Amino acid sequence: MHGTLSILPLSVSGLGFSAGGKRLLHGLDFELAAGNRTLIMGPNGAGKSLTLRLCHGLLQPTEGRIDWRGGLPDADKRHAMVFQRPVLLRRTALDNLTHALALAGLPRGEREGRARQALSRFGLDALADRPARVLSGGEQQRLAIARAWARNPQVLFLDEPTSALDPAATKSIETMVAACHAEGMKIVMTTHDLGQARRLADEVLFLHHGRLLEQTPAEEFFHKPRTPEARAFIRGELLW
Ligand SMILES: Nc1ncnc2c1ncn2[C@@H]1O[C@H](COP(=O)(O)OP(=O)(O)OP(=O)(O)O)[C@@H](O)[C@H]1O
Repeated sequence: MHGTLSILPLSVSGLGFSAGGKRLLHGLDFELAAGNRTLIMGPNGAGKSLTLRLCHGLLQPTEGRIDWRGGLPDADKRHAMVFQRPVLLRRTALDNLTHALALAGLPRGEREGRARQALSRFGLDALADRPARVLSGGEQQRLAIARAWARNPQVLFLDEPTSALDPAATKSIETMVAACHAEGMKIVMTTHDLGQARRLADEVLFLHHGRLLEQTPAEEFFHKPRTPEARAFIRGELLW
């Protein structure tokens, strides 16, 4: 659970990833600070999801380094990730949360209370006893964010969390992300929805063909992108 020491900044240097004989990410260098919302943008196949998965520790880099501040030993327990399609157990919504809290090492006696607090925090109390797998896509994603929140992470990674959702469900997810940010969580999120990035981003990491072309404050990225590729992306032109 939340400690007093911040695991940020996250320093990424020379990050590369190869698979199947192909280099998919090339020498990424960036630092992620506490507090702001970082949106990772770029066309399909740019390497956004890979970058997020590497930072969260789901994949190991084939080159370079990913260092949480000062190499804090239990930093891995302090970041959580939400996927495009939530992975939920064939159990009730409440059980999905208590199970995640068990894995996170919360003492048994505290799990149900914390799980109910998370559901309540996001207005999801009514879902508690429903089987998670039969919830709507929007409800499942809201549950996945509540589950991540319950662990009180310092950093919340979100990989295209709304790309399978309609506008109303998208809005509720964006509201939840805003709430997490307002509580002090660092948000790192991928999207290729420009409207969403304009609504949420404080800074943008722009990837293209596995390379980091920009790390730019959002205001500047949308009004004065530094690279021709980012200019074309913002104009909605096709990039390949
Ligand atoms: N484990 C893997 N093995 C081989 N290739 C992979 C692997 N994971 C990703 N790729 C390839 O790496 C490239 C980048 O993938 P990634 O999912 O990071 O892109 P993305 O920017 O998130 O794209 P999208 O917007 O389509 O989700 C793609 O060409 C993808 O097919």
